[in-house]
Amino acid sequence: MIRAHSVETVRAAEAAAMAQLPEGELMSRAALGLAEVAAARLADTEGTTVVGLVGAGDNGGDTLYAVAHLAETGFACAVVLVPPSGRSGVHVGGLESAEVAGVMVHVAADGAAAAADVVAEADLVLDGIVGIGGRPGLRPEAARLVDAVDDDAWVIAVDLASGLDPAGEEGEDDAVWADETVTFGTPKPVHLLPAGEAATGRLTVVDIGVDLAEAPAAVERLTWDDVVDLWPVPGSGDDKYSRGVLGVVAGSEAYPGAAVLCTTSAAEAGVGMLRYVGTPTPVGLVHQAVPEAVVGDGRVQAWAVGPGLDTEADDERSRAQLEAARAALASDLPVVVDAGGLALVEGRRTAPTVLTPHAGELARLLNRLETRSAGTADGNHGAPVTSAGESRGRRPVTGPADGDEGDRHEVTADDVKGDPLGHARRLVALTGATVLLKGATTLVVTDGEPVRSQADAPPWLATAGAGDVLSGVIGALLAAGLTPHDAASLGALVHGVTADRVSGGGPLRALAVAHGIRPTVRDLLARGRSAPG
Ligand SMILES: NC(=O)C1=CN([C@@H]2O[C@H](COP(=O)(O)OP(=O)(O)OC[C@H]3O[C@@H](n4cnc5c(N)ncnc54)[C@H](O)[C@@H]3O)[C@@H](O)[C@H]2O)[C@@H](O)CC1
Ligand SMILES: Nc1ncnc2c1ncn2[C@@H]1O[C@H](COP(=O)(O)OP(=O)(O)O)[C@@H](O)[C@H]1O
Ligand SMILES: [K+]
Repeated sequence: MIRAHSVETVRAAEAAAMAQLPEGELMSRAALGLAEVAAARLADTEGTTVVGLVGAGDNGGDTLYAVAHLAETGFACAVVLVPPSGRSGVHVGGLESAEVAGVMVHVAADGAAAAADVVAEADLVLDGIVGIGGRPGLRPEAARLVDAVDDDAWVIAVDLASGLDPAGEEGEDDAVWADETVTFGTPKPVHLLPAGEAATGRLTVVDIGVDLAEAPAAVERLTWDDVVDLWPVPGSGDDKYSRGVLGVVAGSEAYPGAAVLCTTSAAEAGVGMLRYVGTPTPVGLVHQAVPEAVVGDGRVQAWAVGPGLDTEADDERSRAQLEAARAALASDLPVVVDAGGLALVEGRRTAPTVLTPHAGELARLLNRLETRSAGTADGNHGAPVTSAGESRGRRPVTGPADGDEGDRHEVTADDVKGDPLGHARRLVALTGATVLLKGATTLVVTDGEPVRSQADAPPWLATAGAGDVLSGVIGALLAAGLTPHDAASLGALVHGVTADRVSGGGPLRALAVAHGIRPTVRDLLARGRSAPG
């Protein structure tokens, strides 16, 4: 598991470590680790010239000492001091060290064009403008220097790409776009969250001797090694019922294929038994594709509700299927709810629940539930309203009939994409459920747990039916007794890794992903069993 810690946790741990160490020791370790990574990248790319962009804080200090090391190693090195006050604004010891090592020192404020020319020459750029003390965005003088970086240069962000929000909550377009980030001690939330992940590039963690093993993580990411610990492996005493029965209410006359995708992936994930509830066309398809599935309602340990469900259909068989979906939601069993099933969610369930919307579905769900919650005077739906207007860029909509809700805003899919974590948290607050928000980086948010963030899939997975496959895997894991948080994040990991294998760099089909689940789980389990320790 990769664990990222908040800025406050990092500062507390660093302060504790510094109290035991000579002054400057942590920065010295950080700078040495950074210089080693930079030297390795220069060797890989046959680069010879280095420029450090140096801001006013300790991030600039790390950069100055690292550039000094690189100059001593024989690289042609320069730094550009970004603070408006020039030399007087930067880390004194670091600047002295760089000058002693023969590093050329330029002050951005003295000659913007000259400084930009120096930057444009560099094979490797160290971005030391700001680190964990930075506010989102770049000042114009810093932005001009960043713009001057050659497209072929290797850009290493020191600790984090300057301009990003270290907490990863606020998105920011005006930031350094790094090929690699060298961070110290532990990843920070921004490295793993959608707001910062793309600008972070490759993430390299340098050990500076700060102990965060016991510190609470703000964001976690499951890795391949976690599969062997979390995946439900049957024992000799198990039978199909003890392993977990999953009920699937999915597919419809309009979208029959979703039933096949969802049941296939649940079967591939190794569920003990499958029950399927649907209308005649998907029932026929499921019979053929997943002969082990039992058609009809019955006792189950968990439900997967919603893929391909047609909530508008009004014939007798469809009404019966929708009734089964509502009964599953009203039950005290774990449920994963996707696609059409999300339209049936009315607020809080007391049993374990995973909601798996994409951005558009999350926006619709928030609008519906927040309107309902705000319009319910006695709060019967049990869903607290999160503070209206807390998210950026929300458009006002007309309030309910009594007209006292004029400050509520309609959430759009773009709003959700602009602040995925904030909107996922809003749905968690409204429903108490685990919310899995799909995307290139999939977020799993549960009240009281560190956010899980999985980015295992190639963009080829953005294809119709891929979400139906994910529901089947998560359903199988819920039926086996995993918590919603583990089932959702482990499901996302295995789904993404499978997509990557199946794609092999080319197009993939959702059904191929479903059929890839079984060999992927087998290989991940075998890998975990053979790993040392
Ligand atoms: N705390 C520690 O023990 C260690 C810290 N280290 C380094 O220290 C960094 C944190 O240092 P600081 O707390 O000094 O903070 P930063 O170096 O991140 O920057 C703070 C300074 O930048 C200015 N600033 C903030 N946002 C800005 C923006 N958007 N544009 C321009 N200027 C901006 C602030 O006014 C302040 O002067 C870490 O990221 C890491 O690189 C490492 O040396 C390892 C040890
Ligand atoms: N750019 C991307 N890179 C990687 N995975 C993606 C990307 N965009 C979407 N995905 C993944 O593809 C799947 C799409 O699911 P969904 O939108 O529900 O499709 P459908 O409803 O057609 O089944 C999700 O697992 C999502 O996380
Ligand atoms: K930086």
